Amino acid sequence: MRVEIRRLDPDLPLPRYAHPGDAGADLVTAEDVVLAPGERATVRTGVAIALPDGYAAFIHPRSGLAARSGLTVVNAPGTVDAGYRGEIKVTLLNTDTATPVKLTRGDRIAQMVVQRVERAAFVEVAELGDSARGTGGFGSTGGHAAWSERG
Ligand SMILES: O=c1ccn([C@H]2C[C@H](O)[C@@H](COP(=O)(O)OP(=O)(O)OP(=O)(O)O)O2)c(=O)[nH]1
Ligand SMILES: [Mg+2]
Repeated sequence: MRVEIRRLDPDLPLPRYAHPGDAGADLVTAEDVVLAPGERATVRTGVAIALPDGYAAFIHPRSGLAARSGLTVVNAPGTVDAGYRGEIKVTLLNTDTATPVKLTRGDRIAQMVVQRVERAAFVEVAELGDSARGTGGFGSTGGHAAWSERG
C-alpha cells in the first residue's frame, strides 16, 4: 500500500523493511541519546506520515535491542493514528539495571507495523451475550510455576 511520508530531517533514512515479508519497518532515532539504567526518553524519528483512514501504525520494540540491551518502548505498541501529521516519536526505556544504552543518531531503535483497524460503533446493552470464557481472565486458565511463590 502507498503511505505518504515526509522527511523532516533530510539526512536520515526513511523507515525501511529489512527483508521482504517483514511486518515492521525500522525507525531510526534523529537524536544522540544515552539512557541510564531505568531511564526513559522520547526521541524524534525525523519522519511524519499520512495514513489512509482505516489504518494505524503501531510502534514496537526491536527484539535484538530488547534481548541484548534491555531497550524497550514504554507504551508498546505506540499508536500512530491515521490523522496524525506530526513527527513520529518513540518513548524508549532502558530496562537494564546496570548498563547504560547509548544510541547514535541514525540507529534503528524501533519498528513500525502498519495495520488495518476497525472503527467500532459501541452499542450499549443491558446484558452481554454468553461466551465460553465468560468473565474469567488474568490467569483463570492456570499460570506459571513462579506464581505460587508470590501467593
Ligand atoms: O509511540 C507513539 C505514540 C503516539 N505518537 C503520536 C501519534 C499519535 O497519533 C499521537 C497520539 O498518541 P496517543 O493517542 O497514544 O497519545 P495520547 O496521550 O492519548 O495523546 P492525545 O491526547 O494527543 O491523543 O501521538 C507517536 O508519535 N509515537
Ligand atoms: Mg490519544
